[in-house]
Amino acid sequence: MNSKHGELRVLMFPWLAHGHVFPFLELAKGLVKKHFHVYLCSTSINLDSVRNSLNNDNDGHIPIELVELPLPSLPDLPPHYHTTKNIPPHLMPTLMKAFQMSAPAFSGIIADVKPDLLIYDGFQPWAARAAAAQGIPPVLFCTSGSTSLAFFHHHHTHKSWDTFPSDAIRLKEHEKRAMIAIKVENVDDGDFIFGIFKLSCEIVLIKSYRAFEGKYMDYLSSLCERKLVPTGPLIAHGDDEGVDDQDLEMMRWLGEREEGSTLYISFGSENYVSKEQMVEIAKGLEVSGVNFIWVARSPVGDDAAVPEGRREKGVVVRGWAPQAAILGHRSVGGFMTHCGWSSVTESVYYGVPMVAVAFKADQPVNARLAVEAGIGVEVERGEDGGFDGEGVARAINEVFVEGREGFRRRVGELREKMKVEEEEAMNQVVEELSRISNKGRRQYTKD
Ligand SMILES: O=c1ccn([C@@H]2O[C@H](COP(=O)(O)OP(=O)(O)O[C@H]3O[C@H](CO)[C@@H](O)[C@H](O)[C@H]3O)[C@@H](O)[C@H]2O)c(=O)[nH]1
Repeated sequence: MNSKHGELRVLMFPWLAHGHVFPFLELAKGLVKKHFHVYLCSTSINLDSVRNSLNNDNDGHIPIELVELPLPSLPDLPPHYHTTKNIPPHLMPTLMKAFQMSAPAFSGIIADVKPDLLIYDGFQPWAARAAAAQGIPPVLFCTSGSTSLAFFHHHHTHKSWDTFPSDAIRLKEHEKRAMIAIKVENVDDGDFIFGIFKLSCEIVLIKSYRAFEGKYMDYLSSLCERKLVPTGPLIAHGDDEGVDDQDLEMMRWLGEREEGSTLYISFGSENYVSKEQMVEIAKGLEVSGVNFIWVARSPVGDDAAVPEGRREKGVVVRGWAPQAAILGHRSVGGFMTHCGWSSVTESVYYGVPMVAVAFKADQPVNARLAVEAGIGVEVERGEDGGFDGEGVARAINEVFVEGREGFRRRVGELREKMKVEEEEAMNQVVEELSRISNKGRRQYTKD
């Protein structure tokens, strides 16, 4: 990197989830290319994944300084659970607690690094306060979409799920029941989810783009009284854990399938379907007859319900799949997803329509957004959120057969608009960060 006069020193601090660390890392890479000096702070296990990604990056070595956050040792929380990836769900509150307890250590890191800016995540309002206390402007970076954040913000302000100003975005009763914020000791919900915007200095960065979410972005901006600066999709190209023999075999298999014939099934880095749900998905695959690649991970190894896959019809991946490479493959024609925001973004980026099975948090809202945009369908759900094989087969059929051309055309159009916005987004992010940083008055040296 050519260090230039006016180089800004930015400390980036994501929540300990894969779906947060990697968008932060992609943003970090973009900033380094614009001659920022970037420090990325996380736990040792997350930094190991980041190091792998940096080593595998097509652009060669990227000089991001990795700073380790020491978590206090708590019973049940060995260092390999200092990340949400593969953590048993019952240990999530313990991880949140340990993370909060690391606040004093993080203050020490700020004092050592002395950055011009902190880019922090919504899970740690305490980090923004620690930066402000040391005179460092904190900037919130949201790795979730504008629509879900606007939806939750609206609920917080108006105490209603049903008055959100878009009929397309409504929660079902079972989803409302499930929308109970994670309770963490010493954290007020208002502070945890919404106060974070007010702690952010003038602007909020958001992993989004206007073509998909423009109207919801504007509404969120009005609710949180901050200027929203979209970063674009931030697709993590080097986000694979190294290609192994299983991956090579699967990609070879995929290469022998017809164009657009295969359904990719994955539910993100921290969500698991139950054994019963696996059985229903398997039935749906059987009825629809579609080719499939199914990433079936379980924290307790309870994935016996997953069919081994008839050799010529499907491949079951037990572990981590190279999602970007799969979605970018010409043989893939649909993505059965939980609608985590990165998965939705990648689906659009690679022009693949979605079969949505949302579970929690922002996912139901993201699923409604995909349906509103005409780039996905949702699997029908019962009163309790359950689904059956027939419903799964119907949804697959709609994407692969009945609505095939329309879905592919619309997601293709959105993809083109996203790419146009992507090119401009990083320039705008750089302008805004330069403006509000402690060195804001210095002339920023552009490429
Ligand atoms: O086998 C796998 C599984 C996942 N991924 C990648 O992991 C990321 C998963 O991100 P996302 O789709 O956002 O899902 P989660 O990991 O479940 O994300 C959490 O964080 C998101 C962003 O805040 C929220 O939208 C979700 O609800 C929340 O579960 C994506 O980049 C995938 O490409 C792989 O590469 N291989």
